[in-house]
Amino acid sequence: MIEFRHVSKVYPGGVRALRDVSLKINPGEFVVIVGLSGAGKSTLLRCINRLIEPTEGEILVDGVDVRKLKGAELRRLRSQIGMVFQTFNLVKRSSVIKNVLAGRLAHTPVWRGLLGWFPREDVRLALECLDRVGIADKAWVRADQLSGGQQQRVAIARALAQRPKIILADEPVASLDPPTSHVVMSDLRRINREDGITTIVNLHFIDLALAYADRIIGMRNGQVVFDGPAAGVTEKTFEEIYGRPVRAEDFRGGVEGAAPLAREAALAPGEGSSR
Ligand SMILES: Nc1ncnc2c1ncn2[C@@H]1O[C@H](COP(=O)(O)OP(=O)(O)OP(=O)(O)O)[C@@H](O)[C@H]1O
Repeated sequence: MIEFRHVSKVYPGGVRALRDVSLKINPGEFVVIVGLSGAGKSTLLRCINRLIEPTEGEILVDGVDVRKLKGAELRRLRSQIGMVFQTFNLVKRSSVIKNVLAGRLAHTPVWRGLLGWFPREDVRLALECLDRVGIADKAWVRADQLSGGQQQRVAIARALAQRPKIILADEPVASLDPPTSHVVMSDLRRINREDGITTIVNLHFIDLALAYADRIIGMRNGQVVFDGPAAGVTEKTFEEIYGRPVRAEDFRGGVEGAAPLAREAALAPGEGSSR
């Protein structure tokens, strides 16, 4: 269970990125956080593993207030939370398998990690994680030889290799084309279902949120302005979250058989656009 209790974040300079946010996320949930650029989605996500320090409030992960953790305890928390970024954050000159093994570093003695000597079972686990995202055949290729979608799947495999309880994905498909976006979202969703890993994904595409989320949390101006099951969400909900009419660029497209709203947008690109 992840719980935010009255969490606020004010950046140096005075921007209030989170305003009194309270919410609970249950184990195994697949939650998509939506909101326009600047709504506070990244800040919210990164407070959970303390990549960003909240200014006020409590964030409990399985009952432990993460704001109180230091040193080894904080490292332990982070080892339980896999992170996937928009820009993949791979070591591009290293092989795919070495990138995935980096997910084992928190579980490896420092000297072994420095030498790159990972136990055989870690190598087996890394290959298994690559297999689960369909790119085991790329294990020995240099990361920068892969397409963007493949690199993002390496990042998911690295997160999986941590054997995490939680995966945080911050705009994981923002740099990808529509079909690849669906491959990556499907991978995250399948892993969530198969392993019961609590997964929180920041997105700004309406159709992807509707197609993959169990629950949608809408943010605007640092506040949670919507929180409910994806099944009950309509275009009007998004208009309320965004504070403006929905536009064509709010949809990733390339969806078949997904939510009706997503299908409409895919069939009629450009409609409703203010551009
Ligand atoms: N390091 C920082 N210093 C100062 N202000 C920041 C910093 N990081 C984010 N902000 C500001 O905090 C607000 C929330 O940003 P945040 O990145 O959390 O939003 P977001 O919804 O994830 O949007 P985006 O998708 O554009 O990143 C914005 O006004 C942003 O400019």
